[in-house]
Amino acid sequence: VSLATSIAGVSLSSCLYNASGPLCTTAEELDAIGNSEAGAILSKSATLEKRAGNPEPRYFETPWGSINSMGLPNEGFQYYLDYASRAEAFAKPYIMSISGLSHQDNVDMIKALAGQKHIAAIELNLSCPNVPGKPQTGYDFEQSRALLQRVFEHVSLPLGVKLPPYFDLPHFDMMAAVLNDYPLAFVTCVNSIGNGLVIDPESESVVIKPKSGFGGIGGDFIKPTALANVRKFYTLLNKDIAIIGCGGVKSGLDAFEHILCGASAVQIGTQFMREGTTCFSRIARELGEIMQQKGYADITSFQGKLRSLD
Ligand SMILES: CC(C)(C)CCc1c(C(=O)O)[nH]c(=O)[nH]c1=O
Repeated sequence: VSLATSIAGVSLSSCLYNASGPLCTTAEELDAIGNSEAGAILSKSATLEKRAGNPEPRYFETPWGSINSMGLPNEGFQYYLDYASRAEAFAKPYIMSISGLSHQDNVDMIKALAGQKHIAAIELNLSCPNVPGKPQTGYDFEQSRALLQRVFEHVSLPLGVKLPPYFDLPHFDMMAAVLNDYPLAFVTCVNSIGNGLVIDPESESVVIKPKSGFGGIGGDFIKPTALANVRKFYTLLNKDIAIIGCGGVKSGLDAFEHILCGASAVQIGTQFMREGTTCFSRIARELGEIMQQKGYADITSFQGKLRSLD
């Protein structure tokens, strides 16, 4: 069986790779992904300048998932651009995630990426902050349109967006109406579920320091939301916009479910943070076994073929 797939002409040896965020901030971490069975290398969302991020503890794991309020710690845009030539050593695509602190920063970074031949694609993080006090860009449909309008005036590389999870069905329609107006290579569904709260009843305290303990939720807990977002956008978006699944993937079966909902590739975040790079070879093996048992030769044999009960 083959796990190979291609997104906007970018060919991935495996449809499994890392989610932006965990263990992809330094060159050493990115090299470890390059040396693993991950089908691509995706960097931590970059801002123009290097950032220390929020005070620790800013990440915490529970049996059902993770909570984080990292605050965009990263080495800065130029570092991840410079890494691109180093990524050439690995026979897999290098994808840069960007999350500017303003729309202008996003445009400036995208202009600087023009013609960069060692970068396979850009993942624009729409959970990027916008005007303080206003919703994040991904939850402000006019701001999303305004940003994509400016981005597509300057972008030359394949570009996709990382979407926050949506919950109210009209929101899917409203966001799909924006996304379908632009030649996106992909959308990645989903980012963490925002502003959850995990507490320790023994110490009667929150578990992370920033934002009074509020943080993005990842892991097992968010899989139903992630699958719903993958499925909904798969049915609503132009067929030339690939869906990348992200959220609650810790086994081959979880990856199989995302692909059944319509994902062309699957990202692994919380489980990668827990297990390290062995998760890519383990989940790929498990997915291959499931496909073998079911008689599927490749991803497209079952991609998007989720059955309804009517
Ligand atoms: C939440 C933001 C800091 C605005 C963006 C970066 C980010 C972070 C982070 O760096 O805190 N964590 C997530 O789970 N998703 C994200 O997109």
